[in-house]
Amino acid sequence: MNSFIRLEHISKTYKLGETAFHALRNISVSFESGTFCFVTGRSGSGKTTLLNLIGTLDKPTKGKIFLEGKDISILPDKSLSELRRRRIGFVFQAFNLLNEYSVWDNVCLSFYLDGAKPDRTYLEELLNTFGLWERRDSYPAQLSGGQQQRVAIARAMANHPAILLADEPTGNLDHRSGSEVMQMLRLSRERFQQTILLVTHDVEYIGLADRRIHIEDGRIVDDTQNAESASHFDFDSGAMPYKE
Ligand SMILES: Nc1ncnc2c1ncn2[C@@H]1O[C@H](COP(=O)(O)OP(=O)(O)OP(=O)(O)O)[C@@H](O)[C@H]1O
Repeated sequence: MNSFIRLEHISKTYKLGETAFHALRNISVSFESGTFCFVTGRSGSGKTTLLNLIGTLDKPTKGKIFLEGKDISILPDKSLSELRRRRIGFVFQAFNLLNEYSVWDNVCLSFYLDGAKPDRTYLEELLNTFGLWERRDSYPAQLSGGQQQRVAIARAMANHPAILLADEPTGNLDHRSGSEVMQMLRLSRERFQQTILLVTHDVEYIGLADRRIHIEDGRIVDDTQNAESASHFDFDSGAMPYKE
């Protein structure tokens, strides 16, 4: 099967002295392009490890990972970091914004680091979609937690990544802000068609996902497609739920 992301018999074992932690145990799973998938499971079940391996931040102990048909286990570190920068966006629980930079400059950071010209038309659409265009000259400290996380997501998407990996992006947010961020990710998937894998404990938002995989003790114990997945917004109307 020509899946967008494919894991074949992936195991990850961490060794601490004589003790081995089996974080992932023989996982095989595929994700089609454009899927919005929730990854759930108890603390310590292996969710972050799974995201880190797909994001090429770490390497499996056993097994192969294919991204866009390419076996990443045979790529040298230089190609992996290139792949990471060009094709993968990361969002974490902590927003990790640069406080001395404006919203606009935070979002443009990767262009500045590359010495490249920001794609202004796309970035304007991105910030508009996330309800941040009017706040582009604000600094992170002037924004709410939810707005800061939206900036972090916009920054992660500035390079048009094919894959967005989000590790508990609502973990630091109150209920309302968390809900907005979840719905914004769904909206973003509709507009920009990226594949999103999102680790969360907030199963109340499961209706926004196309699929959910549930991990227990390093194994996928449930894999459910959500045929009814839908936004809470009418995308066709062009409504911008995040305009403030
Ligand atoms: N660098 C490491 N060294 C040793 N053990 C590790 C390391 N990273 C993770 N582990 C262990 O691997 C297992 C899975 O960890 P992981 O962070 O993937 O879980 P998680 O499901 O994301 O947990 P949480 O919901 O608490 O973030 C845990 O037992 C953890 O202690």
